[in-house]
Amino acid sequence: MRICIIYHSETGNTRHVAQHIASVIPDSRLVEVTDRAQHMALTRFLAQCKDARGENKTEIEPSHLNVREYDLLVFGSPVWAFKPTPAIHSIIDVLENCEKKRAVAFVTCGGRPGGSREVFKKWIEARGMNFAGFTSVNEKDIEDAAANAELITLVKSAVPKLD
Ligand SMILES: Cc1cc2nc3c(=O)[nH]c(=O)nc-3n(C[C@H](O)[C@H](O)[C@H](O)COP(=O)(O)O)c2cc1C
Repeated sequence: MRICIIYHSETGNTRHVAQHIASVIPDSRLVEVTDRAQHMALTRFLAQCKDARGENKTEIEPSHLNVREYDLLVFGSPVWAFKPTPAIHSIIDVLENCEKKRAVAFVTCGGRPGGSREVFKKWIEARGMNFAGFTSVNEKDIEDAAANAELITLVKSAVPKLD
């Protein structure tokens, strides 16, 4: 396997896009990261925004991931408070053997990805990976052929040997 698609998704949009990538990119593996933080329902939205804004980390499952066998890593996250989520931050932080790998990132959002590209780039480069691109998909467009085509093109272009 050459491509590992690592994503976090609370309500399914990012999972949907990640599964689409996996369905059209040969030789890819999906890894879903879950956030084990327990927030009270009433204050969950505010707590999630606060944690994302602070670029906090959280307890996740899986708690570590060895990516030695992959040529390309694809990270997917929802946008929370204009940033990727604590869960995707956490998995990037605990990746094993990610140094010098190429990595691309995508977010799904309600329409305002804010600083997500820059934050992803910072986290990816902090772990010694090479940031090779970013795209944002509006949650309204997750079924849209053009929006998906842009993302697939990005992933394929990051691995030049794929057709
Ligand atoms: C806590 C929280 C904060 C959010 N903040 C933003 C935001 O800043 N900008 C935006 O465009 N969408 C925002 N959204 C919408 C989500 O990014 C969007 O619905 C995304 O597709 C959800 O992905 P998921 O279904 O994979 O969890 C937010 C949603 C939540 C729950």
